[in-house]
Amino acid sequence: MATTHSAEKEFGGALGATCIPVFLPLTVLYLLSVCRSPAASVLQWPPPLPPAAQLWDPLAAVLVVGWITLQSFLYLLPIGKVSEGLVLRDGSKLKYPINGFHALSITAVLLIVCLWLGMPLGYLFELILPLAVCAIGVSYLLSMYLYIRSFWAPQHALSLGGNTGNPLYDFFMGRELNPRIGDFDLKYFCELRPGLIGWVVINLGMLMKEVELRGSPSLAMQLVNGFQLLYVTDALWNEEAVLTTMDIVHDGFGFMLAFGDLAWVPFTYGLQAMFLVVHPQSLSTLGAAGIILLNGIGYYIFRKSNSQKNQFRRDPTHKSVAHLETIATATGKRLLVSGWWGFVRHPNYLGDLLMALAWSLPCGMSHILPYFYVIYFTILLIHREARDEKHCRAKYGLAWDTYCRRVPYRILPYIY
Ligand SMILES: NC(=O)C1=CN([C@@H]2O[C@H](COP(=O)(O)OP(=O)(O)OC[C@H]3O[C@@H](n4cnc5c(N)ncnc54)[C@H](OP(=O)(O)O)[C@@H]3O)[C@@H](O)[C@H]2O)C=CC1
Ligand SMILES: CC(C)=CCC[C@@H](C)[C@H]1CC=C2C3=C(CC[C@@]21C)[C@@]1(C)CC[C@H](O)C(C)(C)[C@@H]1CC3
Repeated sequence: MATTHSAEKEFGGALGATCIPVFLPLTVLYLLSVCRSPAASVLQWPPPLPPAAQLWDPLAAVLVVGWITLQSFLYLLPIGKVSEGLVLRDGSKLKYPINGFHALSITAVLLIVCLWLGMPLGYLFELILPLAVCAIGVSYLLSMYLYIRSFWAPQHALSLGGNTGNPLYDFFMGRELNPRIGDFDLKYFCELRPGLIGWVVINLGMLMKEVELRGSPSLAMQLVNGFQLLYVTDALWNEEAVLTTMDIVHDGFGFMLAFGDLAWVPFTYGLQAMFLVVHPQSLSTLGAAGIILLNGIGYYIFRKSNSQKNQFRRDPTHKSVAHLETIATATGKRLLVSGWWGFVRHPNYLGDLLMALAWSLPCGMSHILPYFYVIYFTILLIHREARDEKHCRAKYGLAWDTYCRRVPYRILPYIY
């Protein structure tokens, strides 16, 4: 099978794949500019766009290239265990280093040393637009490289969804499933390392900027930094679980993921911290306690449900999952219908969304901008749920319909 021309196209098909790579990078720059402006209003007209000269700084290029090089070096360190991914179409399994948490810890030590040596981390606030421009540039270059090299990949190594023959669509979705340079897995590396760790480093930069401006970090800033650091640490601590996600198993590596991982995540997921630098908020102890509780509940649901499914998929006879009720499917795999996965069909999304809300609340109610993440994330997860449902229906057929009847709500009980 050379191409999958007949495959149903996602993300608005060829038109979506042409517009999104232009629209989303501009959205990143727009959001960052509005966030730093005193009004921080998305309704401002004309929008507070920076002059072109403010978009480029050679220091930003050095930092972005240096950062990706450092994270690549940490990825290659022979520490931590090596795990196998799921079985590929040719029957083989790839090996992946599980040393993301080590990379985060070493990065943290390096940052402490840099701060101790007097490095002005708060300067990231001034440099944020050129940094974002460079990260967008790198994601474009990487996607072009990925597209070109995919023509040398064997058929079984191509993704089913990104191999339609339409160059723009395939560039966007990604033709090759697991592009590697030797043992270096480009998709797996980008998914968890430079962008995700970069996000919390930028957050810390915003905290340091606040210290420069006001003498100490505000409670709101501490909460945003703490919550998002917990999220990133959790992702790297449970790195192995990423090997079974849709992105690694199903999606090709193209512009969508390259840009998402390298530019979208680090420069939009932490908008709240940047907002707080320019728009300080006072937060009562009671308010903070309520927000911490919300984040705690969200995290608990997110972690427990993800771990339950991962454990069940790895070893269904394990004592923590063996008692759960399941239904059989024609593929031989079973579906959980009790426990977290009997509560709603995507309990992990519910927990993630509660956390997203908790990250925005410290920014108060006066502006919509710090709520960008929770709004975007709701749309992303509803769309992702629909994509996953389509895959599962195709994979499990009648058993999936039975599961949907047994567990009628997708994300939010009695509502959706
Ligand atoms: N912060 C961010 O930007 C993002 C975060 N996420 C988070 O990543 C995490 C992973 O999400 P994602 O990869 O979308 O998908 P999920 O972890 O929800 O996995 C979906 C898969 O789980 C399996 N499954 C579904 N229902 C059952 C069941 N009842 N019993 C057993 N297995 C079942 C199916 O695969 P199979 O049967 O083949 O095993 C299905 O394809 C989530 O917590 C999500 O919130 C996701 C996207 C972006
Ligand atoms: C708008 C746009 C370009 C979207 C691309 C989507 C990507 C940003 C997301 C797709 C799936 C993701 C995951 C995470 C980050 C965002 C992307 C790349 C994730 C690494 C975040 C941390 C979580 O704990 C996770 C490991 C479960 C998660 C995996 C999916």
